[in-house]
Amino acid sequence: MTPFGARLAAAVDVHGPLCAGVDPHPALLEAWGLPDTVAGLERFALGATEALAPVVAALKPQSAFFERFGSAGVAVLERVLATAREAGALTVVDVKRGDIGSTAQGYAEAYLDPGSPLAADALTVSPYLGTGSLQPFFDTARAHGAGVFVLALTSNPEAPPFQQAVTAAGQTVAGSVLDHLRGLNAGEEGPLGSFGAVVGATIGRTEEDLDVGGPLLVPGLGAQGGTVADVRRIFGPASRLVLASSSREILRAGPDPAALAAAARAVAEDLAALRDVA
Ligand SMILES: O=C(O)c1cc(=O)[nH]c(=O)n1[C@@H]1O[C@H](COP(=O)(O)O)[C@@H](O)[C@H]1O
Repeated sequence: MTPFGARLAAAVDVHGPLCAGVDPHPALLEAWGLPDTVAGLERFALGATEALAPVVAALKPQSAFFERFGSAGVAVLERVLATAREAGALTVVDVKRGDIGSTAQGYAEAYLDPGSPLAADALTVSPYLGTGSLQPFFDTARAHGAGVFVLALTSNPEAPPFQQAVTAAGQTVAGSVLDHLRGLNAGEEGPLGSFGAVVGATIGRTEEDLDVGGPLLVPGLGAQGGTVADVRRIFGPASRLVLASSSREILRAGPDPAALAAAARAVAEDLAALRDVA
């Protein structure tokens, strides 16, 4: 299997650096005229996936809004992943997992082993148990040509005191995550590694070196107030690695499939200029 980084680079060349979020919020179900039930979830999530998969580099379903409905909701997530795959879009399942190594292996198999019903091309993970605890995710991803996105500088306002705290080694927590990813990607072939960082479009500014040699998943555009100009200012030369993620801003254009696709294309066009950075 071609590594995730190479597959993502090819998809971004075609569609631009946009990952559309599939976040079936209760408020969005209502806005689309759908009930807050499994049937409503299914129509929303599959409708969004079918409309957006052909026009974006990647889709990122937010597991939380599927888990709200228990196993029936998770079954809808499985169908979303399969539908996106059939349409040719890469999938990043947003589950922010992380645990001791042996349990992390279980999560890695659930989301990255192509034989699993929940298999995606990549997932989001949390480094709270230490970057070393994430090794099963990195190994499983390598074995299957998949990718991993590790939270580094998240978009929420509560994050800085925690993620910018200085470790015993004298670097920030976020800096140690970014360094770890740089090391992993250094051993990868091709222009883009498969191990990415999550860095919000809302963080204002950072002194960290954001060039990890792999993709930078950048949420916070649109509904959380981040703009393309913010992304360019925050990321500078690392803007070429950005895969911006937007959920509510695009999904509000639905349920009309043509309107959804047009909204995604408009965001992707705005983002295209980021790739001109040398
Ligand atoms: O990992 C993420 O995608 C993520 C990290 C982060 O720092 N901030 C963040 O908003 N997200 C996710 O990105 C999506 C943002 O949705 P919108 O604000 O509607 O575009 C949600 O699914 C969040 O859970």
